[in-house]
Formats: sequence, C-alpha cells, structure tokens
Amino acid sequence: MPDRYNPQVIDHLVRPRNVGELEGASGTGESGDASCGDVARFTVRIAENRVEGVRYKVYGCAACIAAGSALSELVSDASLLDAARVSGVDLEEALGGPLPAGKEHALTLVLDALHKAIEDHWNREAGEMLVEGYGGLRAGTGGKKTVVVATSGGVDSAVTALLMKEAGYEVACVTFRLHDGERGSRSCCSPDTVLFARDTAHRMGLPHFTLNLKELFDRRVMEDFVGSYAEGRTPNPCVSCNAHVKFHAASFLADKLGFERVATGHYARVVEEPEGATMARPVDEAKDQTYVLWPVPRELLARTIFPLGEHRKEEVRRIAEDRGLAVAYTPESQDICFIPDGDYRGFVRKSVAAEPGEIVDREGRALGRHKGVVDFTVGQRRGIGVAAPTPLYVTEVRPKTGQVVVGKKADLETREVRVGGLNWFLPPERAGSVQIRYNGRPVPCEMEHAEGGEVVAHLGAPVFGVAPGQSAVFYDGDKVVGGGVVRRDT
Ligand SMILES: Nc1ncnc2c1ncn2[C@@H]1O[C@H](COP(=O)(O)OP(=O)(O)OP(=O)(O)O)[C@@H](O)[C@H]1O
Repeated sequence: MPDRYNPQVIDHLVRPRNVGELEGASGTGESGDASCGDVARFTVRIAENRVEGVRYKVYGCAACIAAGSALSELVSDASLLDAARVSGVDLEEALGGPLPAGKEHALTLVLDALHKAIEDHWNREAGEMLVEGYGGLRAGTGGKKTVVVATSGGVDSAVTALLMKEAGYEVACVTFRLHDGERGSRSCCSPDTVLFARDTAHRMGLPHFTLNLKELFDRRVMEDFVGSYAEGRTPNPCVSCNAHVKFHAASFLADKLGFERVATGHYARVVEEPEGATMARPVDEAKDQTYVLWPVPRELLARTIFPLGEHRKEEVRRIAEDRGLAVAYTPESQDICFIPDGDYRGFVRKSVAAEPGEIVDREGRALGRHKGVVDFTVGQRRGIGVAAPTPLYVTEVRPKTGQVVVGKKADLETREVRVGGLNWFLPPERAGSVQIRYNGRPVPCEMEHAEGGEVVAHLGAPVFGVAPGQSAVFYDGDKVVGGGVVRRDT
C-alpha cells in the first residue's frame, strides 16, 4: 500500500471534475456523517436509463474528494447499468491504484453516495409503488435473457445471481431496504447489509441497485403481523412479504430496466403445466419454501426463475466457495427478519396495548387470568400459567371478549379447515393434499366450495392446533395447486 497519493489522485484534487449540485436532478444521495468525518453528496439526472448528468460535493479528506471526482467521471454519460456496475476496484484503478493506508473508506463513501442518488431516482419513479405495491403485473416473454435478481446479502441469492450469469443472462441485482432491524441502515462505514450485497454483486461484475421499501413493508407486513396477534390470528410475515413486496418490487425494476425475468434465492421450482406456470417443491426437501410462496400472483410467477430449486443447500455453499464468494460462510437467516432477537411477543407488545383477560375452559369456566391475548396462539402449551393435572393447550383465542380458551390436546384436533384469500395456480379440483404448517406434512384432503369464493378442506387425517391466519397450501403431488389463509370458522 503506498504512503502517498498517486499522480491520478493529485490530478483529481487539482482539477476536480463535476463538482457542485445538478439543476433538475432526478436523484440525490448522501453518505457519511460527522462521526465518520467525511460526507459525500451526489446529484444525478437519469433519463432513459442513462446517466445524463452527475455532480458531487465532498466535505472531507483529499482521498474522498479525488474519489468523488473519479467516480463522477466514470459514470458521466454511462448507461445506468454500467454506472451501477462500477466497483471499488474500478474506482481504485481510475485513481491509479490503491489509496494510502487508512484512506480506502473513500471508495465506499463515494460509491454509497452515488448509489443512494440512484436509489432516490427509483424512489421518485416508483411513487405509489413504494406505498401500495406494484400494480403493473405481467408475465415475462422469456425472449430476452435478462433477469433482475433480488439479493439480500446472503449466500442463496448471491449464488442465484451467479447461476443466472453463468446461464448466459444479463443480470442486474437489487437489494430492498425493508426495515430498520436489519444489519445496517447505519452509517456508510458500518458492516451494512446493503453495502455487503452491493460489494458481492460488484465482485461478480454485476450492476447493483437498492430500493427503499420500508413504508410498503411496514404497511403490508409489519402492521399485519402486529394486528394479527391483537386479533387472535397467527400471521406469517414471509407470506405477506411474498404477496405484496419482494416480487412486485423486483418486477417494477425489471420493467423499468426493460428486463424480462426476475429471480430470487427461494428454494422452489417453476414448472409449466397445460394451465400455465405453477410452482413445485424443490430438490432439497429440507429447504422447501413453497409453503410461503403461494401468494405470488400468477402473472409474476410466469416471469420468475428460482434457480436454487434444482440444487441442495450444500451444493449452493460449495458453488459459492468454489467461486470465491465471501458470502459462502454467511449464517442461515433467522425466522422473522425484522425481529433479530426472535422475541416476537415482545415486538408485538411494543405496538399494541395488551388488555388483561380470562383464561377459560371449553365450558366457559374461568381457570385464571392472563395479561393480554397477544401472548397466546392456538396450539401453545408453554406459558399458560394455569396448573392442571394433564398438560393444557390453547385451543382458541377470542380477542373480542379477551378470553383465552384452553383444553386437552385432543381438543386441538381439526378435521376440516375453511380457507379464504385464495390464489390458485392450477384448478382447485387438482388439490389432493393440504399443508397447514411451514414444517408440517401435507395431509390428504377433499375440497368443498364455500360462500365468498372460499373453500372448506375436509382432511383425511387429523391436524392438531390449526390457527386462523396460518397459510393452507394445496398440493397435487409436488406441485402447488394454490393456497390461502385459514379462516376462523368452518
Ligand atoms: N432485503 C432483501 N433484498 C432483496 N432480496 C431479498 C431480501 N430479502 C430476501 N430477499 C430475496 O428473497 C429470497 C429468500 O429470502 P429468505 O429471507 O428466505 O433468505 P435466505 O434463504 O436466507 O436467502 P439469502 O441466503 O439470499 O439471504 C432471497 O434469497 C432473496 O432472493
């Protein structure tokens, strides 16, 4: 590492390019803060996926000023995809080689400011999509080999992007800012998920974009999660995210870039049936995510690729290792991404005022008191707080009266389930079995149509502890016929 600046750095210092603020910018981004000591600000004007104009300002060290200047030069008049592909290594090259020790952060700082400006551009383009979700759903034609890959900074999505690239696709990566609980959203200098995902994309030579979906995620996923507990339902936030957020946002970006397909690192397969695209269980049964993917709209599924559906998790890690991806060793993600400590009751309690109420048996006899229905779900055994000779289970939560009903395990037995909010990939008549838990086994079922477009599934074997709000997913062998949400009463 050199102990002084290269001539290229000095040149950018003496004659900084593109300094200032752009009039009529379509995006503005800032990175760094007073605690880092350096702040970089980029303004960009993007039209028809080209960077028509770029200006930057830096308050900070000489390395940051020179890096800002060099970056602005690299992306000026470039296609948006090329601009989003510029990596720290490219920038270093433009500056004549490595910066002196302790100055490398300049590269990350200015790149982050540029990417935030592009993110701001998308935010302005997206408008309502960032709050309501994307409405322009359509299938890809499958003609052009172009794909937007949703990358989260983990091994699965990184390998997805790599496999798509190796299959001859033109790939653009996108990372969504979903909530503040994720690693990152802090300063540019912290180990941030977005920075990591970007760096991973750049190391594969791929462009990377960021979309801020916090408001959409808050409305469609977190509020639903909290509200469900308050109403005595058992929500699945991954299902709501797949229903409204990830796939829609990836499709929005694909449409803006003129790309045909979208891909994620989910373990599932898309298969063609005479009726159209449907989903099937993946090769790696232990990683099967079809249970949480049922609400993906059919139009979107038709443009979706799940390359990991053909691989086992061990292979995915091996591919990452073989290709030298740093993500090869990232840990498995936790259950609920926005509750990193796993204390979801605590999370819900912060948002809803819990009212105390009665614990009763099936006949309505009071057995004790509780501090709020939000603390209970159907099937729960622990933490009921009532002594009994045989184990007690929560068999029903009644939010209106504040009652929690408890009983024996046998009382949890369910033989029929009413399901609404349905999304079908195949004709409902093809459903031969239904799965009602993420890690549950499918049980044979017969379907009866009910009022309001809902169905009642008559189960061929009893299922214990079915809670309203859970997903019920119908299968024909390993194919997903459709899915919906368990209603309170049959
Ligand atoms: N914040 C995010 N931004 C972009 N894509 C995301 C994000 N979170 C999840 N995804 C996409 O959804 C897929 C499944 O998400 P899940 O939370 O199950 O991650 P995962 O199996 O741990 O995958 P990974 O190893 O890629 O993090 C990811 O592989 C990725 O394609």
